[in-house]
Amino acid sequence: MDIIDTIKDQIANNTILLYMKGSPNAPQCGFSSKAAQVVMACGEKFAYVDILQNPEIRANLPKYANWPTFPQLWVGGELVGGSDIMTEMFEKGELQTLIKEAAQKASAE
Ligand SMILES: N[C@@H](CCC(=O)N[C@@H](CS)C(=O)NCC(=O)O)C(=O)O
Repeated sequence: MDIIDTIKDQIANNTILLYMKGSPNAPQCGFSSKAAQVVMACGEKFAYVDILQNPEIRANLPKYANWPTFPQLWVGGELVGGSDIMTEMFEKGELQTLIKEAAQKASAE
């Protein structure tokens, strides 16, 4: 499968998806660590892709997403943003709402 199709599949098949360096329990970058903490604090199950284990995704996702860096949070097929945006939204309570609503919608489907 083409790498862009793989990325599209991952985004379509995982309602809450974090592209990050390392894993939520063993993040390999401060930005990814913060992002994983914030998503975990929202209390819903989420998927992640370790881009350090997937160099092709690391190379191609920024172009596809039009977002240059990692982490990247995707919810309901849409890019939310990186660590700064996620943290800002979390502090306002917006990320919790977005994630909870997306999880509810997915479980009703
Ligand atoms: N301000 C960004 C910081 C993220 C960032 O600068 N990430 C860098 C270092 S981890 C990155 O992804 N560089 C490209 C790469 O390593 O492929 C955010 O809010 O997420």
